Amino acid sequence: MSPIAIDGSSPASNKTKDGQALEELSDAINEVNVFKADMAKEKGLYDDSEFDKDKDKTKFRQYETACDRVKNFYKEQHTKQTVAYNLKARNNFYSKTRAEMTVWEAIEKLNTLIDESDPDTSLSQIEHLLQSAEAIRRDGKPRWMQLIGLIHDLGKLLYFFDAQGQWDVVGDTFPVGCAFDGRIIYGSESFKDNEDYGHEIYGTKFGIYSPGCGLDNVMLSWGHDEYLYHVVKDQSTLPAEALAMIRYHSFYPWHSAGAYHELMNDHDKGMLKAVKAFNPYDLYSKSDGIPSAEELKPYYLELIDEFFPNKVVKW
Ligand SMILES: O[C@H]1[C@H](O)[C@@H](O)[C@H](O)[C@@H](O)[C@H]1O
Ligand SMILES: [Fe+2]
Ligand SMILES: [Fe+2]
Repeated sequence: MSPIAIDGSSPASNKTKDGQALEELSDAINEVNVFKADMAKEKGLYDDSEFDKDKDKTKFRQYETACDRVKNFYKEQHTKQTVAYNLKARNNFYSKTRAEMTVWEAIEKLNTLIDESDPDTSLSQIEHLLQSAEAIRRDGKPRWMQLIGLIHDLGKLLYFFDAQGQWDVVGDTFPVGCAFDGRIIYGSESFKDNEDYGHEIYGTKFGIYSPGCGLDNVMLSWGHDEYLYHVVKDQSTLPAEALAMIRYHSFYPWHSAGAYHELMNDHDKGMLKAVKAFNPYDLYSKSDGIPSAEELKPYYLELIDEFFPNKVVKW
């Protein structure tokens, strides 16, 4: 580009060349401005969610009137999620890589799973994931959060690897190693056949934990949240809030019923806010229309690439 005088004028002989350069410069400035305007449209994580304004929230998570499939599921889960089982499941997790595939391949693989614990949807998982992601996107929330909508239930892949059934894959989560709180679905009575129920240590309020020890030190019942959290934390560039949304999204007794708060440290308080911001998109999008995976695929493939530097993920 030719020199431009301090007052913006240029020597007459170079007029055309400089004129063209100025035009290019002003195009570039315009582009930056359009980009800035787009960024400004992106809302903050904690801005109001619009999409669930008209939803009748009393229609969701009605466990007392749920069908036997759901009730039987929780009876089995509450009986079998013990400290011993949880230690074994974690050991097993660290001992091997189960599969190598891209995030989109994982989403497609999940397509055949119908979640027995869920009273609110009988759609396939790919549909549920796209409903959540699209609700977050429509509300103009951050791109990383849209991606969490898309992947938060991918841990259900466990079902196709070494799960013992659905009881160690889906459903709400709760800590093991301390007393089961009455705010867990179906209450603490639901655990009376669990070998840790009434245990001399695991059956006490804090059990193997201490007040304020922080949820990073708490063993949450093994399932899709814990599994995916471990997979994603080392293989993506997603922020701490995103990882918390994955790890705690099924921890309803904590994020929605207010149980186990005495185990939290200061960091967890921030994470609780993030998980609460995510929850409506997971739960209330279940009554939205069914999205078309084929149409949405290009958009989400790009989004996945943004946060997963290695295309192929170790599962
Ligand atoms: O039934 C549902 C379903 O399994 C979800 O994926 C899980 O996050 C919920 O907590 C649970 O209640
Ligand atoms: Fe989930
Ligand atoms: Fe979900």
